[in-house]
This record gives sequence, structure tokens and C-alpha cells, in this order.
Amino acid sequence: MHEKTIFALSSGSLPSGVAIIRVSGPAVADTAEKILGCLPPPRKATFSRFRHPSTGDLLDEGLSIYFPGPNSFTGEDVLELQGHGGKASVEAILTALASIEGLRVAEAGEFSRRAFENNRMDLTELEGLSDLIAAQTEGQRRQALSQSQGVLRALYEGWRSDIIQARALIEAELDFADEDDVPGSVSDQVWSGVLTLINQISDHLDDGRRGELIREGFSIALLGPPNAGKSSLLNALARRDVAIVTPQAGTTRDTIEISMRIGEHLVVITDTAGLRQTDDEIEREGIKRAVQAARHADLVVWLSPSDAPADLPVKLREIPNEQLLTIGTKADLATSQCEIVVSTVYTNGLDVFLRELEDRIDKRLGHGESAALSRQRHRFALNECSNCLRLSIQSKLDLELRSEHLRQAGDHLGRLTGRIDVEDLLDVIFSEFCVGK
Ligand SMILES: Nc1nc2c(ncn2[C@@H]2O[C@H](COP(=O)(O)OP(=O)(O)OP(=O)(O)O)[C@@H](O)[C@H]2O)c(=O)[nH]1
Ligand SMILES: [K+]
Ligand SMILES: [Mg+2]
Repeated sequence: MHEKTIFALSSGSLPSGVAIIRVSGPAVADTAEKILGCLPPPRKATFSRFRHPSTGDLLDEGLSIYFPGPNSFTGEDVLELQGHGGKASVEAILTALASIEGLRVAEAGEFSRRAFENNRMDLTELEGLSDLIAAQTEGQRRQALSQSQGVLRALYEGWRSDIIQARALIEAELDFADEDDVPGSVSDQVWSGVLTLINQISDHLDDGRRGELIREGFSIALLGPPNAGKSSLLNALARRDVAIVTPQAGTTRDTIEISMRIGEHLVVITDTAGLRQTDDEIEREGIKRAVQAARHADLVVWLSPSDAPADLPVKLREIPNEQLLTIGTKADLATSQCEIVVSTVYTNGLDVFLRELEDRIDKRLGHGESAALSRQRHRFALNECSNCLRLSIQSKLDLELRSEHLRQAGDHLGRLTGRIDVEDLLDVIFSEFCVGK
């Protein structure tokens, strides 16, 4: 339990219709007495007058809700004051709270951190909550909500308890190893169970980075020869003049990124320098970056001008078919062989192009049917866990050593959910949160 009681504005920026101030910690009951005159009944919205604790001045009126710990967001006693969302109203209440002994303003993410420390949520749930607050698309919202409700927690804790059980059986066998009548079959069963687990983890990891792409954005690179209309297309998609467009071939050199929503998903689209042979040093650097962008993209759109069709250059031929889409541009100038054609002059074909993008993105990211890991951190820990499990099933190793590999495998999962040894991670994770959360 923390000594200090913390408080902060937990609703959004002011002014707003209603503002919610949250107080959490051991001094909540005392704070309620001082500000409201009494402790409201648990978990009932109660009409209250908020008064200054020493002068008794009326500061505001609104609703108060008292959540006694441990059944609260933080696991501590929590009081919520819902008042008017004026800057001065909120300031007056925050100032009054600060004047009470034992209270201080909460740091960013401190309510969530207390929830974690009091076992109300594990790390993956907290990350889900942080993602939920940041979610901009339907795909992100759905994924973050299910993560905050514990889909990953359940999966990883289940795996961890399987490992712990396996290890207990192996340790038992080690203890009895001196005695003559030990059956060897127990450990055979354990190792086949571990092999199943390795396969489950590998399936979970091998998801085409679905969850990470939903969270971070699906990347699309626009490539083509100079003057194919790449920058014009980027501007048309963004509906603003992001990139310079001129009739001069070789206008774009730096890669230019925009973020937008396509269907249910966040997408990052990159405009690049036109590909051609050139002696211009700056343009050459631009072309190098263009090729890099193509290699890192989840989808490359190759723009072939209808009036001067261009094949994909050799250095991009390694891109797998499902990650490539060729479209004909400048459809107003000539007919194209391509199935999808666009013109940014008459804005023809843009809707068909966007629908094709949406289809491709949906195919890759799906609709959140199964739990997907959403961060590099998860991928890293699961890989480490899996490596340890693979070591543990090597029958040529000592049983003691194999048991030790199992222990390490379990620890990697424990770090993932925050069950063990994560002090160093906490600052990183909670720094993503805003004050009041
Ligand atoms: N007629 C016609 N002209 C277009 C169309 N799209 C772009 N243009 C023109 O083609 C020229 C080149 O367009 P950009 O968008 O700069 O082409 P780019 O591929 O970005 O060119 P670089 O950056 O130089 O590689 C400009 O003069 C545009 O106005 C189109 O759909 N139809
Ligand atoms: K150009
Ligand atoms: Mg350009």
C-alpha cells in the first residue's frame, strides 16, 4: 500500500461539459469528509457540494462516487468527483485537494501503475488500456479492448503455468533419482507436452505481425518511374498538398509519409523518388531510399503511367506477389493494360483503388478473430521463451540442466505479464500514459 494519496484530472482537456477528478489512496475517506462533508455510499453516484476543506467555500457541485478498495480501478480506495469542466472550477478543486495533508498530484500513468502493483491488471492488460486510449481506428480499438480485457494475459499465464507444472514433475523425478524404483515415463510425457507448447508459441508468433501492424499502421510505398504521378496520388489520398508536384522528372527525393485510415485500419503511405539511372548525387540517394522503403513496406504500389508504361525494375522483382499491386496512372491520357487505373486530374478510379487497398489490408490483418501480440516486447519475450523450451527438450542434456531451461522459459513469460522482475520495464511502459490515467 502506498502512503500517499494521489489525485488528478482524469477526463480530457478543458473546458468540457463535465470534468472527472480522481483521488486514490489511503486518505480517500478523510478527503471525502473534508470536501463533501461525508463519505458517500459505495459505488453510488451521489449529488454533492464540493467545498474548500479549510474555508468551507463552495467550489462546485456535481456527483461523487466512492469505490472502496480493493474493488476499484487502482485496488485502493478511490473517489471520483464529477464537476463542471471549466478551467477555474477544476483548478479550484485541484487546489483544495492539494491543501489536504497526505495528498499530492499524480504522475503520468500513476493510477495504472498502482492498479498493476495491486494485481488489478497485468502488463499486457495495461498496454491494452494505453492502446485503447490512443486508438484511432476500429481495428485498433477492437484489438486494444480485448488486450485490456486479458486475452494475452490468459494465454501467457496459461503457458507459464504449464511450464511450471512441467518443471515440478521434472524436479520430482530428480528428487527420486537416487531411489531404484523410479519410472522414466513421467518425464517422457512432460517433454511431449513441452513440444506441443513450442508449436503453440510458434503459431502465435507466426501471424504475419498482424497485431503489431494493427497497432503501428500498415505501410504502403508508392513506387514508379519519374513523373508517374506518385506525389500527385499521395496528395489525392491525403486530400492536401503534402508533396511537391511539378512536370519535372526527379522532383521528389526524400521519402514523404502520411498516415490515414483505410477501412478499419491505420495506414502509413510513403511517396518516393522516381526510379531511373541518374548521375545526380542527391537523386541517387533518393532512389536508394525509395528502394529501401519498398523493401520495408507491407505493400508496394507500382505506378505505371498509361502514356508510358513501365515494368517493375529488376531490383524490386524479389517482392512477393501478394505484397505488390500495379496500377496504371494518368488514365486520362491513354488506355492502360492495368486492371486498376487512376487519374488524379479527373480523380477517376481512386475509389476502386482504395477498395482494392482495403481488401488487401483486411486480408492481411483480419478482423481480430484470435488474440494477436501487439508489441515487439511480446515477440522478443516469446522468442526467448521458445528458445529455452527448445533447449529443454534436448534429451542428451542433463536432467538438471533441462529443468533449468524450463525455469528460464517460464521466467520470460513472467516478465511478459509482469509477474516477475520487471522494475526496469515499468518506467518505459508507464511513460506512455498521460496524467490522470
Ligand atoms: N494528365 C495527367 N497528369 C498527371 C496525373 N497525375 C500527375 N500528373 C502530372 O504529371 C506530372 C508529374 O507528377 P508528379 O506527381 O510530380 O509525379 P511523380 O511520380 O511524383 O514524379 P517524381 O517525383 O519526379 O518522380 C505533373 O505535372 C502532374 O501534374 C494524371 O492523372 N493525369
Ligand atoms: K515530377
Ligand atoms: Mg514525386
